[in-house]
Amino acid sequence: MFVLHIALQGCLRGSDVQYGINADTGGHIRYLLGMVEASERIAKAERIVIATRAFESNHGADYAVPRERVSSKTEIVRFATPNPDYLTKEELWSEVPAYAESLIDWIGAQPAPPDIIHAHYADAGVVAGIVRERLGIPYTFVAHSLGRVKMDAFRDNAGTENPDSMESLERRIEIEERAIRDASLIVASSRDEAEFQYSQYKNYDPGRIRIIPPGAELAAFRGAPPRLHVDRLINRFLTHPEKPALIAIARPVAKKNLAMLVKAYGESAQLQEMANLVLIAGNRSDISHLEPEISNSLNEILRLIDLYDLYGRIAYPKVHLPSDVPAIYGYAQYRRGIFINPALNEPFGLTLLEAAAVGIPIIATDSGGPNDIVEICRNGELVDPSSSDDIAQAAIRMLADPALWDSYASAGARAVKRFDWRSHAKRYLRLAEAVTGKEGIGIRQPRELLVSDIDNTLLGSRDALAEFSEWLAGEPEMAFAIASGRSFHSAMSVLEQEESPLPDIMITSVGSEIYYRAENGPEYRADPEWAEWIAEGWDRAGILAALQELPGIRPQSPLEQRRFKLSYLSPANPEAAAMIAERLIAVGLQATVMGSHARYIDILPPRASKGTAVEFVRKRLGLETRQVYVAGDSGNDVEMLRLLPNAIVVGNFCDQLRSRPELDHCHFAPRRYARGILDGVAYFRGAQDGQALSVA
Ligand SMILES: O=c1ccn([C@@H]2O[C@H](COP(=O)(O)OP(=O)(O)O[C@H]3O[C@H](CO)[C@@H](O)[C@H](O)[C@H]3O)[C@@H](O)[C@H]2O)c(=O)[nH]1
Ligand SMILES: O=P(O)(O)OC[C@H]1O[C@](O)(CO)[C@@H](O)[C@@H]1O
Repeated sequence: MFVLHIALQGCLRGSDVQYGINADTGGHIRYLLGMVEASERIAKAERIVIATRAFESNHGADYAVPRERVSSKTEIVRFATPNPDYLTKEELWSEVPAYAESLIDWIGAQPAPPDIIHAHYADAGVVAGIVRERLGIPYTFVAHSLGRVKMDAFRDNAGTENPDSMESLERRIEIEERAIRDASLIVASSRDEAEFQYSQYKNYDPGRIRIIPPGAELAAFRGAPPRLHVDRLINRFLTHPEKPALIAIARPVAKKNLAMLVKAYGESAQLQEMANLVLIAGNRSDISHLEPEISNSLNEILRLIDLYDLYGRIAYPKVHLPSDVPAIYGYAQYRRGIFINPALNEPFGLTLLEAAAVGIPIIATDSGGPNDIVEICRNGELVDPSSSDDIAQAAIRMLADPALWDSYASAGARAVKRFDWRSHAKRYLRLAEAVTGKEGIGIRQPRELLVSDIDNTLLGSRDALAEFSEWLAGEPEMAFAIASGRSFHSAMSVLEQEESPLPDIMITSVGSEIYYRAENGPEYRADPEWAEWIAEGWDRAGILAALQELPGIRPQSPLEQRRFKLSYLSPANPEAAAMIAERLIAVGLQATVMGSHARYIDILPPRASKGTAVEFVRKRLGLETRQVYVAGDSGNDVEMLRLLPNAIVVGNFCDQLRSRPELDHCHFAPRRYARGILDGVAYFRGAQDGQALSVA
């Protein structure tokens, strides 16, 4: 497979990238190079080309070189555009059409065209769109950062001036809409990005978005030791260099909100007593020669240092090499410091993975990707980036509590192994192959349908899943569906992570959403008729209001709240579901209320449940009930187990399913997890054969 990456911005080269040299040389380049390096080691990636823009500047001659060989498989090609100068991403738009023409000419001169284009950021999305229109090459899109989210972050933090003009942001959003609409598949880094950030766009289509988390360069960062020259770089600023260090590593742009961190530190004498502050904010020679956004940010930081008289307590080295970065984190780790990211919004946050890999706790903005990172890694705390006090208090708490520090540091170091470039590249290439039609998939008219819950039914035992997968591969006439309480993206992520066979049908968010896998492609399409049907009688706002004052319950995270699902937690009250149902009846509202695992509560439209969704799908597929098997383990599966005759309860069930009379017809499988599903299918098939025999 020939993969062409397009990334137009910043100072991109094959090695020694100077991150933070300007506003556009940052995470998207780290991401691209990490992904490419891992792809090189995968056989099916036969040729990799990174197409970027050639320019002349005082950043060096490398960026005007038309061809740079990176490895035997990979090269960087640079195309000039009418304006030969370095241009910021906001100035690049006018060069995009000419750039696309050069790229199309170049593709025409290749022995074979690329199989797929992977476009990084909106401007590359436009180029990929033009190429697709002219040459028919499909493209995948990774935004790295979305204009609408950036716009909202500045709107919500009125104190910080947005350096982008409204006009430029609006143009960017329009372009992103097109890139999102025409991409064969969109790659997101987190659930926040897939389910919240993209949902702000008109062309949002969850079935075309896949979460493939980026990697952390574990080998370089894991347990990185301090280095003498890095210690010197930092210590020359400090009166007490032995103190713990609060560190931030970020391009000094307004959105990264570094000034708020200086303010938090400057306002707290206690924090200054406990720790030094170390800011790694790009590289500079003369601040007055930098782009306005960067020089403004740096000047503001210098003003605050002076205002709070932080001399001797804050380090802000002028330059650092890319190879110094692991040891900078190592400096903080050695001193039991903390990594802080106070960005107004962080689309994902590679630095947070780097900090986790080195083994230091993090304090990060509660806006964007850090929500997912902290949930997965349990390596720190989220704060409101507009509150200097919130930031300072979190740091004081962590510094004062060695056990807390240890638990965050070790949890992060353990969990970050899940962020791996090799598995990112493998998953990307698998999807790219499906996009290009090399991996033909899709269901034929099935003769049977198997619907399984995910957690603790299909998943839970790797061995059982492997056995199940092998069995399913030998059942070409069986449509495979999952029915889960998880959202589409959460379900897809865990299935891909566990290497489960991909379902033909996904019934998600406890039956309130249904998706079908497209024939010959990896994307899924939501069922609009199901949405229309369950909308009847659903008063989401009314339910929210009715439950606002109810004691003993609290909402689950914002991502669990969907158009057709409201989810709560009731850790101390197993009767909460019944209490909610009573309250809703009392105020005349209709809903399906479901409790599971003695603490989760889902409230759905009256017509929605896993059971009604399975029935809807069964009828769509033209199957009879005896041709359908359903399998589950807990309270939120009862609706589908109750409604279908071939109902399987796996051996590891909970929520006292055996004592529920409506489940008397179920087969309680002897074996656990996915093996229990196999037991159940065999049982019902045997029973049907027996029946057929006795009729005969
Ligand atoms: O002075 C600096 C500043 C940054 N870095 C490195 O540059 C990268 C920055 O990446 P990230 O923290 O992810 O931020 P952005 O540069 O803003 O990257 C964009 O793209 C990333 C990849 O998609 C996303 O994770 C971000 O949220 C998005 O804003 C990291 O590896 C840093 O270590 C340096 O080496 N020196
Ligand atoms: O803040 P913005 O304008 O959304 O852009 C984020 C920037 O981060 C980057 O990843 C920097 O590398 C680029 O994608 C982009 O220049």
